[in-house]
Amino acid sequence: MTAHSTAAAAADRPGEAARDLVDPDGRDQAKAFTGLLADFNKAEVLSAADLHVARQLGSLGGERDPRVLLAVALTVRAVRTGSVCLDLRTVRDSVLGAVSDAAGAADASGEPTTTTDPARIAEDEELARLAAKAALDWPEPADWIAACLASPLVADQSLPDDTALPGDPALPGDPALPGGTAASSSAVHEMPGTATPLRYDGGLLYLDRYWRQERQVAGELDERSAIAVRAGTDVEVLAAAIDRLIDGAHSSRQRIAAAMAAGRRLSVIAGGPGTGKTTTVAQLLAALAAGAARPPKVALAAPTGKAAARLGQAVREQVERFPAADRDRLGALSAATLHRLLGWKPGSSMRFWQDRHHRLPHDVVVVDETSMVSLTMMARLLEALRPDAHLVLVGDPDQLASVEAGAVLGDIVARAARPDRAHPPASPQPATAPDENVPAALSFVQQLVPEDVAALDATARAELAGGVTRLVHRFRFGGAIAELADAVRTGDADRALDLLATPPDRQGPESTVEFVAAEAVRDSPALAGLREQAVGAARDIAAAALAGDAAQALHAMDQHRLLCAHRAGPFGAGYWAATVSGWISDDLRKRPLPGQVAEHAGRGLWVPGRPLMITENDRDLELYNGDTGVVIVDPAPDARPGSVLAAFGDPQAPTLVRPGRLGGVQQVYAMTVHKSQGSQFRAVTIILPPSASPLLTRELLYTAATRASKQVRIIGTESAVRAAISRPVLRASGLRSR
Ligand SMILES: Nc1ncnc2c1ncn2[C@@H]1O[C@H](COP(=O)(O)OP(=O)(O)OP(=O)(O)O)[C@@H](O)[C@H]1O
Repeated sequence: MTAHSTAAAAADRPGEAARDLVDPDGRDQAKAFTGLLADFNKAEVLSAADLHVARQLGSLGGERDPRVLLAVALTVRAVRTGSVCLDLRTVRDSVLGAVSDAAGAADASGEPTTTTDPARIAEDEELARLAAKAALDWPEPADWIAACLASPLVADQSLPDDTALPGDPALPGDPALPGGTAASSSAVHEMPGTATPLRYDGGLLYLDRYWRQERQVAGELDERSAIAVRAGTDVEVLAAAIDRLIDGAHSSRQRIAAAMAAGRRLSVIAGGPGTGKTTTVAQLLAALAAGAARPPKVALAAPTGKAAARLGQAVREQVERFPAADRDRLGALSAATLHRLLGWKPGSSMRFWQDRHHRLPHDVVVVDETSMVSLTMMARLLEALRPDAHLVLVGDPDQLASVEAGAVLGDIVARAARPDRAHPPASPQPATAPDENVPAALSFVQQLVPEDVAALDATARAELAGGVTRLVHRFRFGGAIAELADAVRTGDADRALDLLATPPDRQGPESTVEFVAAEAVRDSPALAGLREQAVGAARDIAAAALAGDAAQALHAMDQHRLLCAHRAGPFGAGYWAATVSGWISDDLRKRPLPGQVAEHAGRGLWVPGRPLMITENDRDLELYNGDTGVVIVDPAPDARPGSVLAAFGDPQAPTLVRPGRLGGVQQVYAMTVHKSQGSQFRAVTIILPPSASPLLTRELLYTAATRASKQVRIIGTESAVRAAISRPVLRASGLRSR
């Protein structure tokens, strides 16, 4: 890859590979730099690619001020690490925040220092890196901002501006970036206000592309917030359908969510695992179908193949429980990935056939696992919806946000509750007397389900006025895991550690949580529990795989998963996958399974029972990066002896693929927490990195713990648990304040 294309790629596709803060491949390229930018590169704040983008833009725009170029490079870095923009006033603190967090957490833990402990050695190395960042010469914010505003590279959006509300320019590349096809010096010089590569807006610095997307998304969210009932809907019939279809105990908020989805073209169903989100989706679709002259044309979608498969399956199971008339009205429902729904254009990662000129035909679009949706994808989805379509976003705003830039679900939820947007009354209104001061959304829902609205507290009413219904009752995944998740979510490290210290046999029958001290990370006696579980699960998978039983092998795959925050290094998924793989090979050598025969030997990846993960999207097969599967013996009666297949997806309807047909695929004895999003396992083991690791955050621990339904085991230090819980992800974005 050339320096030029590296630069463009890093800013344009800030994928997971860029999450590790260091950029070893770019070190040589970065040697060409001197001064402020080079210092930030040496301290591992900026990658070589960040520097190259800054230099390219600087030379296109005639900008030489190192403070401005630093701001440009930090804005590229911000996008690469998940933010939409850069806050020059706080960037120093957010880069350095981990120093004090980590030191504080280490002090609070009172753990003895031992130089032979790999966790502590890695922790010390991480602290040394952070100290180098602290020693950098950060510009003073007021001067820095003034320098940026004086730069030809930056348009000040607080000044009067004749720019029409922009869509993302329909170009295959980014005009703001050197790799974009429209990049040229004239873009900077001749079109001020429309092609300036950076924008300063609301105290935040943006790359033009992300500024446009954020403005577009904010504008479309606002347009969709007015009350709008589908044509042909009889509100009384709809209210009766909600009463009839959603009548169980603890279903009050589900009824509210259904009413909101009917009355607003954008509604959000937010809730943790097992709070009834998918059930609500099925219920609201049935209610909408019953309340309208014509059943709606429905699209179910999710950001990943695995999440789409789970959504489709869960909704179908729920629909099966409805009376025949409701089932018939809904017809066949299946879910697809967002990429497939929008129709991916060949050769382009984020351009789709369905756009503002070719709108989706659906009346109702439901998106599950919305926390994983990036700002760019949300912009594409919103522009492709028909103006009168109803969008229902479903997800858990406390989970890790998308790998790409943006934390859209969290932003939409925070935005909804802003007092200046909704003006909800402070106390509940009488059920039968909708108040003139009650916001329209609330008042519409009140009309349909008055008692349910009357029972809401002030916070829930405020969110509801902004179109968000938060489901709070846990129907599934309760017990110790739910308590741990709550403690993590609310930042209560003491409670989390108390729970983790409670013996599993005193935690109740629903689920258990367990803590293994990190001093023993490589100490086999303390890892005995993990080893036994990993080997046991692998034997079950292999036994089913050898019998050619795809359903059972896929089911066994979901029994246990090892999760890591890092991809590489001593706490990374790579190291742990190799460790677990060694344990399993050792066991199978000593205790071979029936059918485990020589013809499978020497086949590399293609050994029955080998767990697989897709690493490259394959649209034809509908297999997407992060989807997991397993190698099985080909069960066909006429199959050649020793021939195998790869099984993916829903155990009830697996996708079976010949090995040669698969592109990017690897074995998956351990995976990153990011990759595990949208999946659920019976048990998970979480390897925590040292407390100074910038990847260790509250959302990461919450997401990892909530992947399990029955058992969570955390391997790490107490200081790492405290650091994670004390450090919510801070993704810069202007969406919540727009
Ligand atoms: N009102 C209700 N009364 C009783 N059981 C319910 C109710 N709503 C949902 N359930 C049950 O609770 C369980 C969890 O529901 P559901 O799968 O809809 O939750 P979810 O939030 O989508 O979970 P996940 O986090 O797995 O996606 C299911 O078994 C469902 O049948």
